[in-house]
Amino acid sequence: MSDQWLPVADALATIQRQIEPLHETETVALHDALDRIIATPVHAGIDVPGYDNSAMDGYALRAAEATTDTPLKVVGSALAGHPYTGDLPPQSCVRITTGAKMPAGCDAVIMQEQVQRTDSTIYCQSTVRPNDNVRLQGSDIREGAVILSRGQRLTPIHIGLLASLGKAEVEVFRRLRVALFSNGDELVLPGEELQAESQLYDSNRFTLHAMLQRLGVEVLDLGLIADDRDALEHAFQQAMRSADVIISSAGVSVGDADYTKEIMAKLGQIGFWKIAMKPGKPFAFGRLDESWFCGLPGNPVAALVTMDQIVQPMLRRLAGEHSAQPLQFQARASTSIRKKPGRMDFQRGRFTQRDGELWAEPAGSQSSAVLTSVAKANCFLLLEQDRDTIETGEIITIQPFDSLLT
Ligand SMILES: Nc1nc2c(c(=O)[nH]1)N[C@H]1C(S)=C(S)[C@@H](COP(=O)(O)OP(=O)(O)OC[C@H]3O[C@@H](n4cnc5c(N)ncnc54)[C@H](O)[C@@H]3O)O[C@H]1N2
Ligand code: MOO
Repeated sequence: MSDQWLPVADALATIQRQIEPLHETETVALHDALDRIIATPVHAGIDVPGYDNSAMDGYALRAAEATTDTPLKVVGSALAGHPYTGDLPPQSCVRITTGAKMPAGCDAVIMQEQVQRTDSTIYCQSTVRPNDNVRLQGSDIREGAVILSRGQRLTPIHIGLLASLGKAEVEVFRRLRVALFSNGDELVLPGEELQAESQLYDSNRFTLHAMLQRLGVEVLDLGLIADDRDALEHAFQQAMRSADVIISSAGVSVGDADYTKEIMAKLGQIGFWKIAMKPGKPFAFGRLDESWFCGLPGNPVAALVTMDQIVQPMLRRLAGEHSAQPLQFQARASTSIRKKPGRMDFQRGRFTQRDGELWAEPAGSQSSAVLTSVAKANCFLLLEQDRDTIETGEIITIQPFDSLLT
């Protein structure tokens, strides 16, 4: 156990260094593939489009013949799914609809709005160049091209892309299994009667569970565990049997976590850290047999912020996902912002755009017990460790809330 304060970047780097991504894979159907992580690069087995086809409703023709004073005879039609297979004599054209295969001999399409048609003859109203309004075979994707690489998280767009290549299944890493419990004698389950003087509802487990759902991991919810040595040890043993990662909230600050520390020392190697971040200072991290353990602070905002900033990148790496830096922008402080040097602040803020510039300010109370200010916020104000109070108009870094929080 160290009394050192660990800068946020060092905590992140230490965790990333220790974590090895899992390697077990499975094959899933496209409908089950959303948010899964690609395990094997996906190559295109076909060209897309698979054949030259029309981008417009109009007439397929030879561009060289499309002069404004040459009548072109309409010799047939090509519809999507019903190609034209007849001949194309000189000075003729084929009626064509969007997506239909280009008839042999035609090299361009003129939109129907740009022709005059009389019975079975058209007159072009504009000149046409080869390939006008034609989508060429393979112009989107070439057979053999790498479409998705290992470590990509599948979005609705990727799933559409896979379908467009005719792939019904995709090989992904297996889901991470994360065990979750909260700890504290003062906590009561939502839905139950509360003794208002001494109890509060267990909100952390619900916040964290929802965040884990967004990440697409399998959650093993072990519930609310009392401050009792045997109950805690039992919860850890149960979690260690089945989970890649165990996440608990509360019981990691200085005085009140004796059971947790004692049990962890018995079951594995856990370090208790003081991360130089606000909120979220007390944090436990380590190994319990085959599982990783993250002990989050009990204060509701501290639990949420450490989950977002510290645990999220760890879970992503473990699940085989490529790391991606969260989006950050520069904004001007629209009020002065109080801050003490020593810890990096993750203040909950609101940003807006005015006159082409981003402006941001704290969204109410910054107490780590006050969840309502997070509900009003749309970003973190990232105030560097050594920074002091920020004056109105000064530049700060903001990080819009990510998909775990919105
Ligand atoms: N002497 C010191 N005291 C504290 C320090 C310190 O460095 N020295 N750190 C403070 C900070 S910062 C935090 S954060 C908390 C973290 O404490 P724990 O992780 O040990 O958690 P608890 O003390 O059990 O609870 C803190 C707070 O959070 C409420 N809580 C706990 N679990 C839940 C839950 N599941 N849902 C909602 N609310 C929860 C709990 O009732 C307490 O109010 O320690 C400071 N103290
Ligand atoms: O840092 Mo604590 O985590 O202020 O609530």
